[in-house]
Amino acid sequence: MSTLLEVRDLFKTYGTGEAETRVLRGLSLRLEAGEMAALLGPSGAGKSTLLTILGTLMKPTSGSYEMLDQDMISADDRALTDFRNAHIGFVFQFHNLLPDFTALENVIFPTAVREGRETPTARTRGRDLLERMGLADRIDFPTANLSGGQKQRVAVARALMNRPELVLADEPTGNLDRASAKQVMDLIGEINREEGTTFLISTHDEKIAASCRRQIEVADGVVTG
Ligand SMILES: Nc1ncnc2c1ncn2[C@@H]1O[C@H](COP(=O)(O)OP(=O)(O)OP(=O)(O)O)[C@@H](O)[C@H]1O
Repeated sequence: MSTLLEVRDLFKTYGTGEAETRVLRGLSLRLEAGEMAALLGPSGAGKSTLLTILGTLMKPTSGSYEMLDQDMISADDRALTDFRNAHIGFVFQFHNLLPDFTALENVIFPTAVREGRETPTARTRGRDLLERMGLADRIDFPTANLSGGQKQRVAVARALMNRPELVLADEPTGNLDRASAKQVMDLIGEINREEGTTFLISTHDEKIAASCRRQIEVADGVVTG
């Protein structure tokens, strides 16, 4: 196995003075390529903070972060945006789909906007992903008309569109019923096995955590297990 990313001795403090909150306090973590890991810990433990840092959307107060052998701390915003677009996919609980656009448009738009055009290859990849998400008959539906579980599966397809090495998911099944949550997790597992995509999934749900091969516990700002 090869190392996909490694953070060492991460600190993250929000605010100053009275409002200071020290969230990460020397957290270290390594993810190997192809892992499927659950991120666990009590509310406020810093799971979302860690995902935001790993997603290069925010820098830590101090500490090191390397992904694919590149230094994410010294990289400037422009380089990080390019890196993120090429290598990282995001699935959040509130998926930010464009309600008036179809499922397929939502999946291929980010790529099309970045590349300045919509290619037939992108359409094929988008359709294929939506079919694999069990949404073959919803491809051309505006997402406003889809159920919560269906929307979440569109968001998973969108995150996978560019074949990212890493997908960061923040409570991706938090608003779903048991059957929809299982469906989303089954599909994530399938993509992990077939495409070798690494997943890090924050969750409070023990069943979801148990369906991942590795469980990473965060408490008091460090990894405890
Ligand atoms: N932008 C911010 N400014 C100030 N404090 C923040 C900010 N973001 C998060 N925090 C605080 O940092 C702590 C960790 O928050 P975080 O969202 O990372 O936890 P979490 O483990 O994801 O929690 P949950 O399981 O409830 O989603 C919390 O105490 C939170 O209030």
